[in-house]
Amino acid sequence: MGETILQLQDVSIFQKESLVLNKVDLEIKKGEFVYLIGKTGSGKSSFMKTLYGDLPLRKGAGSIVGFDLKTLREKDIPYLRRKLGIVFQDFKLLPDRNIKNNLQFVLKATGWKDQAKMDKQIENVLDKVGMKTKGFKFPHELSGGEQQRIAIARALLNDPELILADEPTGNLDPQTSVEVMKVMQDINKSGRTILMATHDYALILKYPSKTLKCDGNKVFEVVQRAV
Ligand SMILES: Nc1ncnc2c1ncn2[C@@H]1O[C@H](COP(=O)(O)OP(=O)(O)OP(=O)(O)O)[C@@H](O)[C@H]1O
Repeated sequence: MGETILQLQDVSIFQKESLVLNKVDLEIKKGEFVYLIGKTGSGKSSFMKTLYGDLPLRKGAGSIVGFDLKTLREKDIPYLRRKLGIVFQDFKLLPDRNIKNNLQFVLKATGWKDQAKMDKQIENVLDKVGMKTKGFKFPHELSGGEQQRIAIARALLNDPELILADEPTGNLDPQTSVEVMKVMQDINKSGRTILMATHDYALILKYPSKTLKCDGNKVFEVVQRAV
């Protein structure tokens, strides 16, 4: 496999003064699907936040989609986020507008101006998550699984190089989780790199892939065995 999308060298991650993760070394290459597991409080969210510039990198070296995390300035963060697609457990859709306007809001905020191009891109991403007919609905009119598909569509709007998904199935029932996971798999098969934090071991068994574990202030790769 080719290009490195994410590389961390001797990284330590802190929340205030407490050390959450220590001496993290890792590399993710274009096209990989990587899980991040670990029990509550082990540092998965802190790790993700460091990657999208929400938690400054204080120690070690890191680069992500061409940005140097160590020298990242406040004003670089919107540009970094345009090259990342971020998906959260709680969807974070804007409740006061319909799906199309939720997506349009993001496009406008990231510099898109041409209405016809925006319409086309919205249709394109909704199609990718199987929600093409739902653009006129409001978030509260959709199920949890549908809302998460929209959140994934939103993450795809700017054709990101890397998708960071923090417990994307955490609020979904097992069957809906599998449906959302299928969408993630399809997106990965179309060439996008995905890092997904999860607690859901059933999903990992069903869709085995490279797995990193946060435990005891460390991040290490775990080897999966068939069961
Ligand atoms: N904003 C914060 N300020 C101070 N400490 C924090 C903050 N956020 C998290 N922590 C601490 O950092 C550690 C790692 O938390 P983090 O949220 O990264 O874990 P996690 O593995 O994502 O857990 P969960 O699965 O419950 O989301 C915990 O000890 C937590 O209490």
